[in-house]
Amino acid sequence: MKYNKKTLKDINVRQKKVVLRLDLNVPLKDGVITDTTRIEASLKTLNYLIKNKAKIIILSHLSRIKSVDEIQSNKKSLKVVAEKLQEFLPKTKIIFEPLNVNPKLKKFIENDAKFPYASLGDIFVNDAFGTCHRAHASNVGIGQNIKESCIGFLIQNELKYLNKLINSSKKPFVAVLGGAKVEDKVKIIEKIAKVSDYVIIGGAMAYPFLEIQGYNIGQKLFNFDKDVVQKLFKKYQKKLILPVDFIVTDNISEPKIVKSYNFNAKIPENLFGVFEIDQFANGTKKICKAIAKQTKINNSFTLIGGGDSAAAAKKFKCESDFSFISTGGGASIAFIEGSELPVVIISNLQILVINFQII
Ligand SMILES: Nc1ncnc2c1ncn2[C@@H]1O[C@H](COP(=O)(O)OP(=O)(O)O)[C@@H](O)[C@H]1O
Ligand SMILES: O=C(OP(=O)(O)O)[C@H](O)COP(=O)(O)O
Repeated sequence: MKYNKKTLKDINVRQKKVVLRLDLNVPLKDGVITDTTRIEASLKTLNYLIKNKAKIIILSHLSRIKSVDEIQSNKKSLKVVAEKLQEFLPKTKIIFEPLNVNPKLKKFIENDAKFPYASLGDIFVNDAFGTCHRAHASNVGIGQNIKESCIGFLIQNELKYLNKLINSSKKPFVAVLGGAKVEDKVKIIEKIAKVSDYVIIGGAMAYPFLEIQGYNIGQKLFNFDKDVVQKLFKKYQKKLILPVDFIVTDNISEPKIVKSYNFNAKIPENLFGVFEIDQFANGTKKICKAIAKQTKINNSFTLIGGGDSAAAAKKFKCESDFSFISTGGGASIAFIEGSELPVVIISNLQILVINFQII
């Protein structure tokens, strides 16, 4: 990928006001953080800025917010992330500023693309790899409206490993696609299929392919174009590996089978998908372990990416067995299929500000 951005070391950040875009969109369960990979991966840049006595204003999104109330009621507020960050950086004072206290920022949540954040600092550092496939105000617009901008150490590291992956000549190249963000991924599946020898598809990602084969998949997470999926299925039938056993359940947290496709009344043992719930975790665990094992036995380059996928690798205690854990799911897929990441364009997401000062 062409990437001509300056990096952190090309810029003098000493005692400057730095606006730092991070992806602190961590997995949450009942308002509690279940995995800190994205926070920890951001520490290198933060520590460098702190060492250089920069005043840092961190911008991030958290989850997909439907109303400001979700932030104000702390259900999906970065307050919890600020508290966790404070534990990692005990000597630094972290102030959390919710959006509603700053009228300029509140306006932005209502989707004002004019973008006030650039005025918050002298320098913009983008280190939110997980959002690099999005063209948002907070990762792109800001860079166009501020004196100087660069990428941080996290993105630099991601690009290093992803380049290593796509430049590897080792075969077969196997992609495993899962997760819930079907809309994003279905669009690029063809490109992934072109560059891969096999594409294993599970989780909600498999639904479109199961439905076109006549299975009842229950409630859909995303309305897809059946013709497009049908064409993909036909064209890449030899490369696509789809689930043979799956169930439709009425309640995901207390699953009871409504329909089972393995012709058995029990919940199949190796379902691949909602790994956070024990009854569904085994398939994801086995796939995770099988890939990680390839790093050692075949000297394969193995990469797992995404906020939730990284959490799965940690949950199954195989994170250190992968060659690299990427903080971006959609972003790493976009990179692998050859998209130029739009780290230079504008947004509509909610932004919270963590005002971060040196004492
Ligand atoms: N069949 C399914 N139905 C509903 N949710 C699913 C299913 N399969 C996986 N998921 C959920 O998808 C989430 C991960 O999706 P996604 O955000 O696309 O991945 P990542 O964060 O790793 O990029 C997990 O929390 C998982 O529980
Ligand atoms: O979690 C993220 O992406 P991922 O699930 O593809 O890894 C990023 O924070 C982007 O979030 P978004 O997909 O809600 O824009």
